[in-house]
Amino acid sequence: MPDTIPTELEAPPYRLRPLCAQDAPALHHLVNDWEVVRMLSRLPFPYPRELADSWIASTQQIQQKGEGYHFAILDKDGTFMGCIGLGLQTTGPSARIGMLGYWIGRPYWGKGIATCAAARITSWALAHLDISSIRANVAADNSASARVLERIGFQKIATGKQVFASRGSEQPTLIFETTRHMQDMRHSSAISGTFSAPKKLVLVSAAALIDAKGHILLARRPEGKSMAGLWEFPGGKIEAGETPEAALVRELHEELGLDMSRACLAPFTFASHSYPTFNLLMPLYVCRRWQGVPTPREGQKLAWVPPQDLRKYPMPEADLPFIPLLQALL
Ligand SMILES: Nc1nc2c([nH]c(=O)n2[C@@H]2O[C@H](COP(=O)(O)OP(=O)(O)OP(=O)(O)O)[C@@H](O)[C@H]2O)c(=O)[nH]1
Ligand SMILES: [Mg+2]
Repeated sequence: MPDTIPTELEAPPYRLRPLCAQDAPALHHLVNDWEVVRMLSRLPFPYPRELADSWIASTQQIQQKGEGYHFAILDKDGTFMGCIGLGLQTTGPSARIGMLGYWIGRPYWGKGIATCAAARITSWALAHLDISSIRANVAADNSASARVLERIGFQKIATGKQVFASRGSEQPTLIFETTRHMQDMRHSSAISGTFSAPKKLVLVSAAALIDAKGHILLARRPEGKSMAGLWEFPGGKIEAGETPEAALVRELHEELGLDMSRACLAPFTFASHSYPTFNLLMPLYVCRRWQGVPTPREGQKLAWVPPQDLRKYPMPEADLPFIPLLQALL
């Protein structure tokens, strides 16, 4: 399940909101168009009016079960322009990916609406769902859709074949994928314009807060930060002139509202990891005593996790060696 079910996602100047029964007439009017349906593998042509009702009802059930999220794409006046959705697919014992799909009604083509909506869903899904990547299948002759995906940081990873109901035949497809890393690279290259500068060493102090039951506090990086959606140990960057301990006392106050003294922080281990855009050096402290109740002050989700469950929470790569060490400690 996601950590929050969206009632609405802003995608300025558009809005995305879960589909509702009242959308059926507009949805049917726009989707019952050969030029739209021929690009969507599972939809028949002509598209029966009742199918709009049953499809919308099924998306509501899918969302309740936490198996997918389907939205109407609306303009600022609430006009229905198309649909976008993300279905969850299990690819391994605890591995899941999101499958992205969308269509825009023909009167609204060529305005960048799909790009805007798909970028918004991608950012939301990677930040809130336990998925490792998002994929999209497009018909090989759907170059407009392929361009949308490339523009928002997807890369072609394979080709395939799929039966397209409307065309009554198997068609070649292109399979696109994006990951948190790819999205972070896209955003950092948009800022710096180049990766050729030497990688910076980033110093970060982090803490494993351990409660009386031996559970460890993890925080989920919020949407908008790099590696959004991954679970981490609270903490943050060490500022100029700060000791790692002082930085951690400050960060735990800023992020969680906790008061603690440096004396409560026991050095445990450290991570040294090379990310694509920076090198990370991160001491990890263990802490069992603090004042206050950890409260998310930066929109992050918190979880107290038994050591044996740590692997169920997707974490930044640098943190992976911490898991067996903490399990052995506890
Ligand atoms: N706090 C924290 N950061 C981690 C962990 N693992 C890991 O790779 N990092 C990376 O260390 C970097 C610094 O973390 P941060 O974003 O918390 O820094 P900060 O609190 O000062 O936030 P800000 O720079 O947005 O103000 C990020 O790139 C983050 O992804 C971890 O377990 N805890
Ligand atoms: Mg932080």
